[in-house]
Amino acid sequence: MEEQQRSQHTQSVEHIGIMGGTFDPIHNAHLAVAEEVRVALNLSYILFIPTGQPPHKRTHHLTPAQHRLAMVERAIASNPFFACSRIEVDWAGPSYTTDTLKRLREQLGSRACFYFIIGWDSLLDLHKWHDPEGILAQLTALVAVGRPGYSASGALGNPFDQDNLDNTEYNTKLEERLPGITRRLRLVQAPMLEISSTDLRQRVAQGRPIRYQMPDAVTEYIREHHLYQ
Ligand SMILES: Nc1ncnc2c1ncn2[C@@H]1O[C@H](COP(=O)(O)OP(=O)(O)OP(=O)(O)O)[C@@H](O)[C@H]1O
Ligand SMILES: O=C(O)c1ccc[n+]([C@@H]2O[C@H](COP(=O)([O-])O)[C@@H](O)[C@H]2O)c1
Repeated sequence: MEEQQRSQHTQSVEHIGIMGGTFDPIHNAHLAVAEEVRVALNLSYILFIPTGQPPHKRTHHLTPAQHRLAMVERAIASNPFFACSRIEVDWAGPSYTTDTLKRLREQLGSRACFYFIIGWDSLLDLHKWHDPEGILAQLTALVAVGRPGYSASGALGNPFDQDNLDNTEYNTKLEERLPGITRRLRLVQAPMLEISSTDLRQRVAQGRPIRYQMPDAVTEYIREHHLYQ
């Protein structure tokens, strides 16, 4: 009986990949990275969390949250291992990741393990985020993926460029910025797709194609709602 209970307990642990982003708009690199991480780490599912008020993009013009959320919902609809959360969109204040993780824990309970997925570009700024130590403490892993264009020009370089994810030189430099980070960090080699939301917004404004860089349902949504014109 005890064994059975233990096995039920083990089975109910959920390993949840968290893909936070402004998603203005969501694109195929977000989706490909999320799927790669899900399979590589054998996660239960990926939770996409569009930001409400991104704390670091206050001066940017931002598409209203309901549109960014709707585009995420359309983009992930065909993948049963992808879900979307309104947790940040429904929150009145700035979307601090440390607070989002606390609220997610209240919603999902103690058996949820969180794996926060982050592009190498964002990882390099993590030490400047609100309460970065608190973020690390709430995660089972911080999962970094490479992003084309963020390489030797940056202060740290980019381990994904060299296909050598075990290079300890990066660990030392990352630890100097944020002590304790390497204990939580997992690097996953995901497809390197040179797609960015900034470029896609500019493409729409200039009448250039965006098809094949995002799911058709998102392209159609952008057209129907006259976004980014
Ligand atoms: N092409 C990409 N490859 C790997 N990771 C990416 C890529 N694009 C975005 N990400 C990661 O996805 C997360 C959410 O990104 P975000 O929604 O800001 O998209 P973006 O393309 O960077 O947008 P913008 O150009 O508006 O800054 C971040 O962790 C970011 O590093
Ligand atoms: O909590 C913070 O201080 C913080 C600062 C910058 C970014 N973030 C989160 O990082 C994720 C990716 O952000 P972005 O700008 O690449 O869309 C998204 O979930 C943001 O809410 C969080």
